Amino acid sequence: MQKLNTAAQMRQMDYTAMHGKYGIQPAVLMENAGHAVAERADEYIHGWAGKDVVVVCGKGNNGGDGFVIARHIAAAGARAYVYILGQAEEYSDESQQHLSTLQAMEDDESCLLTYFGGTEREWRVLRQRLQSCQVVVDAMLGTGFHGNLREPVSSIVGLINEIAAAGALTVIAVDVPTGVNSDTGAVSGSDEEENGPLFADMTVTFGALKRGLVLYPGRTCAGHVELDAIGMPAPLLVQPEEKPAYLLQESDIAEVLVPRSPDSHKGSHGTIGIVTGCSDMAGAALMAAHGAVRSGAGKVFLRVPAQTAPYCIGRQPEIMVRGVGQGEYFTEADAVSVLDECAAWSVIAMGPGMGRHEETKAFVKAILAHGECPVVLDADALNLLAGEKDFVSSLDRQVIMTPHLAEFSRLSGLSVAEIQEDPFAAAVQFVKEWRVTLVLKGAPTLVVSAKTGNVYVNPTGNAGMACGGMGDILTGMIAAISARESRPDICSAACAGVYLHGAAGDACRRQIGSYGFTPMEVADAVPGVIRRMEEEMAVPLLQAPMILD
Ligand SMILES: NC(=O)C1=CN([C@@H]2O[C@H](COP(=O)(O)OP(=O)(O)OC[C@H]3O[C@@H](n4cnc5c(N)ncnc54)[C@H](OP(=O)(O)O)[C@@H]3O)[C@@H](O)[C@H]2O)[C@H](O)CC1
Ligand SMILES: [K+]
Repeated sequence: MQKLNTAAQMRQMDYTAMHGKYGIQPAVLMENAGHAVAERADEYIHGWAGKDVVVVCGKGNNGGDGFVIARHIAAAGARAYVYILGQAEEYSDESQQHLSTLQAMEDDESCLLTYFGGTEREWRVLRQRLQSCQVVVDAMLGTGFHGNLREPVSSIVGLINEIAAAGALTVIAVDVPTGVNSDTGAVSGSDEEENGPLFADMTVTFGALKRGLVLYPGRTCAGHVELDAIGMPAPLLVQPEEKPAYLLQESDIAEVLVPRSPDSHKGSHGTIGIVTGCSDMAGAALMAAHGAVRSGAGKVFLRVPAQTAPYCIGRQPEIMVRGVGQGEYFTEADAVSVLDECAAWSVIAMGPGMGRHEETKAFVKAILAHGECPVVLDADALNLLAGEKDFVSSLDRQVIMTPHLAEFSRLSGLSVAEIQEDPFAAAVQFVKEWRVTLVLKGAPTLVVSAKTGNVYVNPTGNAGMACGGMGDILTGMIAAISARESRPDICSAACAGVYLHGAAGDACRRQIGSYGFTPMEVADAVPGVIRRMEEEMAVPLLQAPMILD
């Protein structure tokens, strides 16, 4: 798992590295940061030698990194045109140290410094340089950026974006693309007269991934992202921050989806009770059940209102369908017959296509109030439980809630805009109050642990999955994974379900097209993704090949 740090957490990490027991000199960290960019970008652009490069250095330490980069790329055979936006005395000690080294090189043709004052001539020359150079290094703003871009940075960003869009200028961002908020992924230029953020081909970031590099729209500005430790002491790279957040990685998921025991049987892999649907939304119920089947459930029972059953029975032989009660939707009286059998179930999932009848709310609460297996709640089950925080938080069972933004807004009482301002904070606060594991679906999806409050960001999935039914499939997937033989903890099951669901959608995007593939096709792609993961991760297959002769 990759730590996802805020700017404040990075400053704390820096402080501990420099002023705590490790005592690393600030100028050394800056040297390592600049060297990391030079080295990694060298590979990306296929060598600095012979290239003309513009390096734009802001007034802070991001700019200081730029001074180091200029020195290294000049040594690698590039010609560096260094534009300095601050006055020498404005810089931090470590930046000044690297600037004076650069100044000492000035008589060397490989490194030309310009203290940019924004005169007409300087703008003209900068434009010409950018048009004739092959690479530009964005060392203007990093984790110190806030608000909207101010001049001259704003116009320089606009100029770089304009020239890069028109031709062969490769943009390398230092730590964070200028104009991207490293905590939230929000970008500058919200009002039209402001220039937007810089769009990079590559970003080299330091110490830990920044949240803004994996959250939209900031994520779209970063291009190919590489993380460099810059010589930080190993404990600092891994120790959990306060209110930690992580980017899920395939290796984390492989630990959850361990291969089956060779002597396992269908009972080993869980009995999933999908209790959902109503007469005008039988499809959602079937898709949730199919998601469970495709994710390796041992047995899948689908319980729908009696009048919905004819539309579900026999549609998929693997799914055992029974009609409940008499009506088109669940009523409180129907709960008894489901409670009689769900004691034998490993997990229950409710919500897809369930409808929002008041009677159905009583049914959902009756099912939740009895029994102890984990429950996955999605869609209408969530809408029905809006305002029921005390009831849900008092349940003595594990609950996973999987709202999209609008459902989360109804549940939390926050507006969509308030949520989007800081999704991490909104999600963590919700989990504290409701005492559930939360899957906040979106781009990207966040999973928040009920136990620890840790936030896990899912990197998989794509816009082709933005259609009805994808959430129904995910509900069944999470239910099946939480009931696996390895009995993962509920948060790991949710993370694995979300990761797999997105990875299956990415497989559909590659094999079918950028959109137009169906939720059922995503479910059908799940076994193939698991197989690829087992092969790539070389996940040790538990069963030795049976050699019988
Ligand atoms: N361990 C590490 O990660 C290391 C990171 N390094 C680099 O340090 C930067 C963070 O440096 P910092 O000086 O804190 O901040 P920045 O350089 O990113 O930016 C500060 C300057 O930016 C100006 N600013 C802020 N907002 C705006 C805006 N909207 N428009 C224009 N200018 C803006 C700000 O000016 P103020 O007047 O607002 O103060 C500052 O001048 C990190 O990203 C890494 O690159 C270390 O080098 C090594 C260790
Ligand atoms: K930058």
